[in-house]
Amino acid sequence: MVDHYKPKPGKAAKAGIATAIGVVIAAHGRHYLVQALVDGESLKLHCVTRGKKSDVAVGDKVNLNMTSKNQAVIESIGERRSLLYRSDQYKSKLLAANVSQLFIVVATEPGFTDDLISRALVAAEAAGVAAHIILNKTDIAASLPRTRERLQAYAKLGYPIHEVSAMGMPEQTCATLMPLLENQSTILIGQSGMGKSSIINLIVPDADIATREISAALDTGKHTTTFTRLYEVNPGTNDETYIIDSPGFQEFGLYQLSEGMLERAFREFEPFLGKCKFYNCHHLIEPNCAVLEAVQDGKIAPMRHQLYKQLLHESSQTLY
Ligand SMILES: Nc1nc2c(ncn2[C@@H]2O[C@H](COP(=O)(O)OP(=O)(O)OP(=O)(O)O)[C@@H](O)[C@H]2O)c(=O)[nH]1
Ligand SMILES: [Zn+2]
Repeated sequence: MVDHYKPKPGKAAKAGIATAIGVVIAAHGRHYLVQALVDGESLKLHCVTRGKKSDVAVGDKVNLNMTSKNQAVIESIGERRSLLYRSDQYKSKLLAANVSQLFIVVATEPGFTDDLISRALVAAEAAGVAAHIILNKTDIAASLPRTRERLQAYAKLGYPIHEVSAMGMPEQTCATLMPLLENQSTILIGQSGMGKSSIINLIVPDADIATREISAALDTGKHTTTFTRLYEVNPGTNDETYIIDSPGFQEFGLYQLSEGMLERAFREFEPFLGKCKFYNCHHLIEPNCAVLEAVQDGKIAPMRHQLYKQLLHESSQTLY
């Protein structure tokens, strides 16, 4: 586990205080649960940060100073390969660090919204994280053709769609998903009822036990379903396959995105960027706007341009 991440020995180590490295598996307020290797043993440690800092996210690789057998202080955070934000009123807070791919779980039933799918895709693009769509409940044959058709819009943009049936065909579901997950840190998101928990339970058979351990350790009480948590798929091995379960459909925090980042997060805008009459075109109402022309010509889906306008508006409302 996290063996490629070798922290430099700090003052504490020189002073003889035991140090460890680990990965943050859950966060609750300023309390964190960290899976760490201590003298070759994989332990869950209850950790706090120094002072009022709380910029630690699930998935962070951290340097620890041990304060007791199962407690430690987070001294520093390893370099992040990616960072996703969640929205909290008109502010963005940290959702997860070091994610390498995002799986958006949708289903034949109940219905899902395109707005939320596209918001997740924008968050993934902006963070440099790959995005896949998982279509669950393919056993509900009556709604399958219509759902497939709706997802074509995303397939055309180049997002892979994988069909599974967590309850109907659990073995095939594992066989489809496991190779995609291997050595990746995957965050699963989905609207309520899409089958995200069913999928996680297939991949991480003792997910429920792990969740109970986490809520007991962090004393989250009944808030067990409202926090993000990370599972190691093959604990105790060198393999770094992580699944991150994010509660409900956490709306992604997109307020921190600049206009330039937003337009690039819509991958189908790319051929038209830089081709507008005005070099600083916002692609809203400007004359001779290449993006607006592409919408007119059916090269950009109106619902995607609508969301771009909405996100531009939302990011101008930020209350920092
Ligand atoms: N027919 C069918 N039902 C499924 C399948 N997968 C999950 N379900 C059912 O769909 C319902 C929702 O599944 P969950 O796994 O709880 O969904 P979730 O996305 O975690 O939902 P929340 O817990 O509300 O976030 C349950 O009644 C499951 O039994 C499937 O492949 N086929
Ligand atoms: Zn334009």
